[in-house]
Amino acid sequence: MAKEEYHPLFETRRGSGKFMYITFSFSVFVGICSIWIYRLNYISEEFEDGNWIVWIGLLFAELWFGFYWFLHQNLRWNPIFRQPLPQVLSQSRYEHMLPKVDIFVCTADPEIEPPIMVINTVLSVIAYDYPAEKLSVYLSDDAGSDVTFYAMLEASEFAKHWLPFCKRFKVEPRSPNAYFKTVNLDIYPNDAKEVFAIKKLYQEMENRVENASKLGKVPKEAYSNYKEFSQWDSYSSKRDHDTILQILLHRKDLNARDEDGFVMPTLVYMAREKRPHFPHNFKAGAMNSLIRVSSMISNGKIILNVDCDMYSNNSQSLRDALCFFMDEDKDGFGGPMYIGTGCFHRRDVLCGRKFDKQYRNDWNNNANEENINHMIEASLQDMEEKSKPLASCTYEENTSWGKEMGLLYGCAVEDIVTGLSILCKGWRSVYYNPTRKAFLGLSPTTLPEALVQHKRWSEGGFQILLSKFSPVWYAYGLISPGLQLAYCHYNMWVLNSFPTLYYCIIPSLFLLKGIPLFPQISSPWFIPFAYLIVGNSTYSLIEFLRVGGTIKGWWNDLRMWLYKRTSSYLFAFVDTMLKLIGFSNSGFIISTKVAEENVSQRYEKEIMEFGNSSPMLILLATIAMLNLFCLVGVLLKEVVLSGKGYGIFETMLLQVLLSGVLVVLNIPIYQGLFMRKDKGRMPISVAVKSTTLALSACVLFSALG
Ligand SMILES: O=c1ccn([C@@H]2O[C@H](COP(=O)(O)OP(=O)(O)O[C@H]3O[C@H](CO)[C@@H](O)[C@H](O)[C@H]3O)[C@@H](O)[C@H]2O)c(=O)[nH]1
Ligand SMILES: [Mn+2]
Repeated sequence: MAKEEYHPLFETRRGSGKFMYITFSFSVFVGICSIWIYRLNYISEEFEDGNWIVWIGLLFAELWFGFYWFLHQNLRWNPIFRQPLPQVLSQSRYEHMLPKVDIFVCTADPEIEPPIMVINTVLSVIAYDYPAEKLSVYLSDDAGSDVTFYAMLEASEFAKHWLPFCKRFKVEPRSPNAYFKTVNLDIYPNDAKEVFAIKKLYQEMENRVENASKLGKVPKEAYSNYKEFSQWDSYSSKRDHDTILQILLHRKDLNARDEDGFVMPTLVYMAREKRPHFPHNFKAGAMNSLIRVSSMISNGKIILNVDCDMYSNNSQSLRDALCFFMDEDKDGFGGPMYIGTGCFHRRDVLCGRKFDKQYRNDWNNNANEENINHMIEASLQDMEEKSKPLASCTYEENTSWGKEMGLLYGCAVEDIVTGLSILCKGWRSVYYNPTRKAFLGLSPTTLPEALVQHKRWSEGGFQILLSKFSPVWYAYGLISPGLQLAYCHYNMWVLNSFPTLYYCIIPSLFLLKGIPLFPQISSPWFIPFAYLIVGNSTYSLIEFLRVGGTIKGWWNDLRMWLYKRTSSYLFAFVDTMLKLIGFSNSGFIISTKVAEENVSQRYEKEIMEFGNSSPMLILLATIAMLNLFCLVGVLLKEVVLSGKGYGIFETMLLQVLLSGVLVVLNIPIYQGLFMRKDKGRMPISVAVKSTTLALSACVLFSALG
């Protein structure tokens, strides 16, 4: 008998332009080396002037920038593009082999993460184009909020209409909120009635949920209608309650059918047990409880994790992802990091399994279903009762959960460290960036929130560098050197803060004083500096435009790059050190997902939002003011007052340029400090503090010998 023909489920294409990039990167390397030589060469001369300490500082900064540049070179040397072939997967011979998929959504605070947003995410993933009996959606609610639970009850009812509607009209995206915002009724001239009807249903539900959110409690009639709320009887606070577990939809429940009478995916609400004296390990703890609880209820072989602030934008992406899992033909030499949301895993892998050559995608084999086999007879209530202990505070005591199994604990970026450990166990990951985005979500809309989020990320990365799982030593020999470098690049974000701060402050102060720290235009050493500035900015701009960005976007990105490096990363470094010596504890500051009306309006208009005073803002404003003073000071002194003309551009062009670029990048800060009247401006106190600090620095520095 002929062997069944092999049809690949995805294609891999190597990117072009590799040779050009390598040539360019070699020329940059030569430029970097020239700068190092220049610095070393002139340090000895500076010994006499007494400025050598400053030059050594510059040398270190330039050594660091060069080294850091090297870390990410290989990332661009071997770009790979993937294309799943879901049409092959949907052939009937695959259809019966499709594995069960469990989707985990996490939420942690009904005020920061509004229940209506959470259920929109839930509805978007429960509506994936996938066999209902193979799909299960779990919500972990780390706040144990009865309002979120109420919203889930409402969502499970609404889903009975939403799922058939999505199927009938091939709706995209399947988050009702996102869909109704964009739906064009002209496409459905004959069915407008149906669209209106479902929209009305949604809006009614939205009203009920939002009212409950506003009041902060569930309406009385709902409490009496649903006996499930009795689980909150023993609830005392977000940090102190029993496990609350509710199977909201399940094929065993005959009421859990959609309006056309079809079985629906499984839907479960879980708030794991919380006690004040037990560390709960934030999202990693929530995920691990979900892994265990789901193993009793559905035990899907594939797990998808999405944050509550990210909805599925494409009902087909589950099938796309499966193409990568179900094809035996593995290739690639590393793969991207696991970044918290929108990532598919094998359950086995999340549970700590190592890769071995014998491992086969045995999608039909139900042998390891023992977890749920004994549940076949069980009632839903039994199932819930049997699963609850798996979400208790004490369950993980003396186990390897959080250490070798599940998501790892103790790191501010549980996803990245877990992903690294998975790759070290021999697994490969695949990055797929489809034309129609698979997930869309929210990111902070104000500068302080963005900075806090980046502080958490960079701090987490740095923790990994210093941890047992460091990409430098732990990963050595376990993952490819290229991947190791890539992880180092990410894990060393915070170290950029010092050289960047140095470059943002020292050359400007010396400019004010009229002391050159860089070669003058006529010197041959000017060339490598000019080449690197022009070459690198052009390259980064082209890269940005090629992935669909705009020039303005690129410029804003550069600005954020500066702000992150000079504030978030510095504070992350300090905090990591304090934690190391035991002065502070880990936390997880959840990023805000709701913005006030006027904040959103400014965001739409692309006006930067500052808000309350914070040490990070003061630091940014001080650097901005300092550069403004230095630049204006030197121009006044040299060009206007002393009438020396433009000689300064000849001798100190690079310093003028550096200060100048910093001033232009900081324009939104000056506006926020002095020109704006709206609520999003910089607080007066920040203006006073930063101006005083910057002015004193300039005056003191000029006065010093
Ligand atoms: O104690 C907690 C704290 C947070 N979360 C959830 O974690 C998710 C991410 O939190 P968010 O405040 O949105 O942080 P982000 O910085 O946007 O998250 C990014 O960075 C995190 C840390 O690396 C990853 O976990 C996320 O998946 C990734 O999207 C949200 O769904 C939260 O509800 C919990 O479940 N329990
Ligand atoms: Mn988020």
